[in-house]
Amino acid sequence: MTVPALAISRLTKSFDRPVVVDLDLTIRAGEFYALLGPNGAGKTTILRMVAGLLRPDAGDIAIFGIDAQRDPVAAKRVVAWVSDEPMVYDRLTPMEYLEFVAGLWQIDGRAAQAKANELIDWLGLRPHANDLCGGFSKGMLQKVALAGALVHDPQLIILDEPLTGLDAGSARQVKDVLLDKVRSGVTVIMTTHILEVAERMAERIGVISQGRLIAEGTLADLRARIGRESSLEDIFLDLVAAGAEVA
Ligand SMILES: Nc1ncnc2c1ncn2[C@@H]1O[C@H](COP(=O)(O)OP(=O)(O)OP(=O)(O)O)[C@@H](O)[C@H]1O
Repeated sequence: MTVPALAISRLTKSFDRPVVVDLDLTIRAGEFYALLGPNGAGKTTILRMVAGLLRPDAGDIAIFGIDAQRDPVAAKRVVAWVSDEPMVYDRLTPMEYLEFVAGLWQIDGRAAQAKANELIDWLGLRPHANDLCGGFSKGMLQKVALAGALVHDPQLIILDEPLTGLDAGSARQVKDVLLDKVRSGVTVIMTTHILEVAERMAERIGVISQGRLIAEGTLADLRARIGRESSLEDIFLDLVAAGAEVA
């Protein structure tokens, strides 16, 4: 059996109340997986723990078989994290930022430049490649941050609401880049509130409610569970309402 891209078991995290509760989640290598759930369900908290930005209270996270808590550096080498609040240096241009990130990954000058150029073209940043990021719109910053996250050729890309605030053209570019990545064997996990995006792009969808995985599967699986032909929106609302009754 091939090693999963992500294997989470019994993951638990509380702040002032339980936010992630005994969560098991397995994502296959090469899969495009969408994580849905109402506001405050715990999606970002789960992904921040996977990305090594937040320490779990309990549970295990294995990324391509690497124990993310025991060997965080090795895990981070294969993961990219793209937050919904892009952090890019205002005083750098996209080209400078990408070369800087490449330097952090110890990619040397010429290779760093080639990688930066490749990502700039791929994400349609060429017209602004030498402008300071400080003047960019949220959508532009989101694309620069995504480019930065791809510099080290990660095998697992984790994105929190990557399409929020993007206009139709930028959203299409980001979606195309992600689909290209999946076609080349990379695994993508993303949260989204845009159900149409999950419906069209994801192979499997996981629904989180109150820190628990309350349903998971292809769209057809989720429809079968609800027992009628419905849109993802109807399925989602039904599942979350049922989850709330059980909790
Ligand atoms: N650092 C923190 N300290 C205290 N509470 C936190 C912290 N981070 C998250 N929370 C709380 O944990 C709960 C889950 O938040 P989280 O951001 O994981 O939800 P989400 O499913 O990503 O929501 P959304 O769809 O709104 O982004 C929320 O009630 C949030 O206020």
